[in-house]
Amino acid sequence: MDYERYDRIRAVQWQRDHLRLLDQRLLPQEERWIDCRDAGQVTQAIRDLAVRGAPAIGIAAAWGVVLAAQQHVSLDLALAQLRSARPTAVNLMWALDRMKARIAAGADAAALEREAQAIQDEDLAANRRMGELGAALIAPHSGVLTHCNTGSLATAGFGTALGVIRAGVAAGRIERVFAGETRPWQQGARLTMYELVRDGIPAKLIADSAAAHLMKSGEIQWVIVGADRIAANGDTANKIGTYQLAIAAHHHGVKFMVAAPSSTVDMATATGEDIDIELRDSAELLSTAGRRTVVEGAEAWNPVFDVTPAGLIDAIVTERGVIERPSELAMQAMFGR
Ligand SMILES: CSC[C@@H](O)[C@@H](O)C(=O)COP(=O)(O)O
Repeated sequence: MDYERYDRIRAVQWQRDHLRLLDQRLLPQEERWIDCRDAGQVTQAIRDLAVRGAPAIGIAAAWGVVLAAQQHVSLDLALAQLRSARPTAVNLMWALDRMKARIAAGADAAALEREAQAIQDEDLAANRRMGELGAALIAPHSGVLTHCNTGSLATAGFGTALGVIRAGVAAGRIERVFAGETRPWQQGARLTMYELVRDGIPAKLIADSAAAHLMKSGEIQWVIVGADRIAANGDTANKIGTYQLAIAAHHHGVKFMVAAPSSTVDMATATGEDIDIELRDSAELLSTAGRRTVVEGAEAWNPVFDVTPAGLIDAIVTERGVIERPSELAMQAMFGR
């Protein structure tokens, strides 16, 4: 696999005394970098979606802890602040727990810097492994649909679901790629299409509402998505709209794959019912690109994740291996209790 050809974006860049983030609110129109100089600025960047995607926010948060350690400010405060930035993606809590354990073991700023770097490096390696494992499940000449953005922008690099797609295209197994626009924040339209075009991977954007029609056409054999939290029974929280894709895929005999690193697996959460679903400002729905598009006085409900039941998932792919038709037993066998 030619990683140089398919994966050149690094959206989270540590600069020794500050964290540089590619501002995902502005893409694809503008490639602007922001510099976070303390844990508070990292928290704000996560909350405002300047950095987003479950693995990427975990990595950014780990660097936020390093900044706090370098500046000799309260680490407990920094950990609590960063943890509160967003509720659903467990990678955030997982990365902070890892940093907290190092702090408890007496790590200084330099040791914490090594830990954050390890979290980042391990994520890239996990994504590459998931790419191989996921692509191997896909028959030659297949078409796929993905949702949200799960690529280099959402991770340390290469991506989860988009990594599987990159590997599948490189291996000649995937011939058609479709991306749903992912209303309201348009991660698919703005970010996934940006990555695919940069890679030179032919892909077509669809309106979210075109997904069932696409499945009926026979053009796609797999829906491939990432995850923000996978519960102990395999129920999976991911970007809003994923659940309805899984239902439509089931109806049409299209297979459904979840690709996520083991840092997204939360064995302490029994089922999807127990996952906290982030509700964001209704302004994200009532406006487009900062311009109000809905009549003044209208209200909106804006949950940004939903839960796909394990029963609708054909395969969960992590760097540890593939679980086909996930169950609590199979999850326990791979991830422990
Ligand atoms: C590797 S990314 C997997 C998920 O984090 C992704 O699909 C997603 O839902 C991201 O949501 P976002 O709100 O953009 O952070």
